[in-house]
Amino acid sequence: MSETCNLNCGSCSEDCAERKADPQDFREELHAMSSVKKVIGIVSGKGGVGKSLVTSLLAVTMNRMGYQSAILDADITGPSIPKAFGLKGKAPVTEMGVMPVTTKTGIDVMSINLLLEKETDPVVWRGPILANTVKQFWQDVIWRDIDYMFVDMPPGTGDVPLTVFQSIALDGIIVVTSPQELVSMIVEKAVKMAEMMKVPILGLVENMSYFRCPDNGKEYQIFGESHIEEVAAKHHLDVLAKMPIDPLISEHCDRGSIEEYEAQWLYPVARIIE
Ligand SMILES: Nc1ncnc2c1ncn2[C@@H]1O[C@H](COP(=O)(O)OP(=O)(O)OP(=O)(O)O)[C@@H](O)[C@H]1O
Repeated sequence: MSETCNLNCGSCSEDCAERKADPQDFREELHAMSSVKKVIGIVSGKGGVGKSLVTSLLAVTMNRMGYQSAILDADITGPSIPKAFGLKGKAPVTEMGVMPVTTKTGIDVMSINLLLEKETDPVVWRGPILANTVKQFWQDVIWRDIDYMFVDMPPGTGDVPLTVFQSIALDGIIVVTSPQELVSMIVEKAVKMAEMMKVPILGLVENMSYFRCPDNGKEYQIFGESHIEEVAAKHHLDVLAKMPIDPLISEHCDRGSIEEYEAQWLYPVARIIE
């Protein structure tokens, strides 16, 4: 350490042992015509736990509350957002940039399936190209007057989600888990990643938490006992919602009518984001 050290590494060029690594800012600029007030990333430890569903329903809930919401589908290899909203058209490409596709109730969406020739074409791209595509969704799409953007993050904590984390200016993240996962490990990884990126975790949402029998009203924990409360307490996080298994959800996702589904559990989450 230099004798004149004032503990402010930003104003000093000495390469001493005490030097704190300068967190580099890799965040990309939005398109000049875009305006997005708040960006929330939805993450999960693995695929299939309902990350895209929670992303879709949060955008729907915010939209119902009178906000202009948007979804950036960063899950390039498993883009399920357009199907849930029944979006078939292609995103218009203009000289100024790419326009998102708007759903029936007015949510702006960008997803790789809105650009591919055939939505059934598999995306077999390597990590850097996947990450670059997401950057383009952020930079080259014209996101007009968006109050809340929800980013359906690539699953896991590998190279692609890390790059997405670094390039998009997230205001917070929500971690989606399901009871049968190794919740403790997944949450720990998400917490570490969020700390590295200096993005606050807003809380946890447990999906497929229970099933309420329509015949007797009893709740059954189909995927086993939930440990979400203990895990959340260990990391000083809140459990924002516990969503049941509801066959109506999959029906709406398959029919492309997710905007008609009333997810009452997500209103408290929406109020935290607000
Ligand atoms: N609570 C639920 N009740 C009934 N079906 C559900 C529920 N949550 C999710 N599903 C169904 O499970 C499937 C997977 O959900 P979803 O696509 O949201 O998962 P994901 O975590 O985003 O997966 P991936 O990362 O692989 O895209 C969907 O078809 C959805 O209809």
